Amino acid sequence: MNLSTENTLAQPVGTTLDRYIMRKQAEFGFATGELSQLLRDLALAGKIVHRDVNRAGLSSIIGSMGQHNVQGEQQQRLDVEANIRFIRTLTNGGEACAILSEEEDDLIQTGNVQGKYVVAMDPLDGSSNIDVNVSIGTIFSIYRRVSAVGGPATRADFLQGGRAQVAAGYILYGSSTMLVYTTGHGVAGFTYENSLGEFFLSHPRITIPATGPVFSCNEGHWFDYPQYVRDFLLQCKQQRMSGRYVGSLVADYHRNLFTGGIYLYPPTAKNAAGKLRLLYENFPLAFLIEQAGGRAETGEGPVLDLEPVDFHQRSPLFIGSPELVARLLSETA
Ligand SMILES: O=P(O)(O)OC[C@H]1O[C@](O)(COP(=O)(O)O)[C@@H](O)[C@@H]1O
Ligand SMILES: [Mg+2]
Ligand SMILES: [Mg+2]
Repeated sequence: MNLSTENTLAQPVGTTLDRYIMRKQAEFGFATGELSQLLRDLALAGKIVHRDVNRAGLSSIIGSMGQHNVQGEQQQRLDVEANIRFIRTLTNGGEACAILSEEEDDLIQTGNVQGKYVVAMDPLDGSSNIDVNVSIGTIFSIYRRVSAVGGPATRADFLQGGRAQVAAGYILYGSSTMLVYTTGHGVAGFTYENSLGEFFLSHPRITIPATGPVFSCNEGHWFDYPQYVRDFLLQCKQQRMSGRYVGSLVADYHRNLFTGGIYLYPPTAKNAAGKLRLLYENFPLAFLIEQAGGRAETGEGPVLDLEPVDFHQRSPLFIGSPELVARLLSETA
């Protein structure tokens, strides 16, 4: 029987994430498989959270926990549940020696002292959308530790700077669940196939269009925005661009990655440094966007050049199509 008949009869299911990671690992002669295993562990935790997100309305994991995290934000049950799932999976996986999470004040030493990597994560992004069935996500950033293997991780392992990330990505729990990541060699996207319980390669080389029709920001903060941001947004409207804002960073970012566009979270009266967190929101998304041909800026320079000093520090974020970010920055001049 010839191949095309075979393929018609039994349509190939595609490349699984596992197989893709193995293939990529083989490309890097020095790779030892630990980073590959860590990526697989993140995908496994993502599958579990995908399951829980999908049936959230039927279970007890909706609603608030009635407590606040280190940023003073009300924690949702699913924030805490996702946090536990990722910490447990990464601890059992053995490759991450420590974790920094949005939902925890300080580092979590996993006990995997032989582990060579540390993970900074936003276990559940878009918390305000959890109970209303709007797309939410998980964001992660991976560094090779600088502290001695065999001992506990240190602050320095997490404060190496955005350009020291060895991998970064996100999982989007939307109409379909997708995992998108980079190890510094381009950006690839995988779609989750429920019935087979596998992520399959669906977007081998993601690049962002140079410009696009969309601007995304919370205009409810209009009166708090710096003048240059207001001027830029007025221009977008005069050009009849479309305003799109889901209110989940991962979802807004993911849309703009494919359509072209710009996401803005400027400094506001409430948060002079913006709302979004540098280590587990802005750094990983900036690494991805630069790998996809886009730009990520703070208004005072590239996000990836910012010196991190604190685990939960915030920074402004202007991210997306390079021509739109350049136009925004031209307003600051
Ligand atoms: O309600 P605002 O001010 O528009 O903020 C929305 C932004 O805050 C976030 O929810 C912050 O992330 P968390 O949900 O992980 O805390 C982003 O996902 C989103 O883009
Ligand atoms: Mg977030
Ligand atoms: Mg979060």
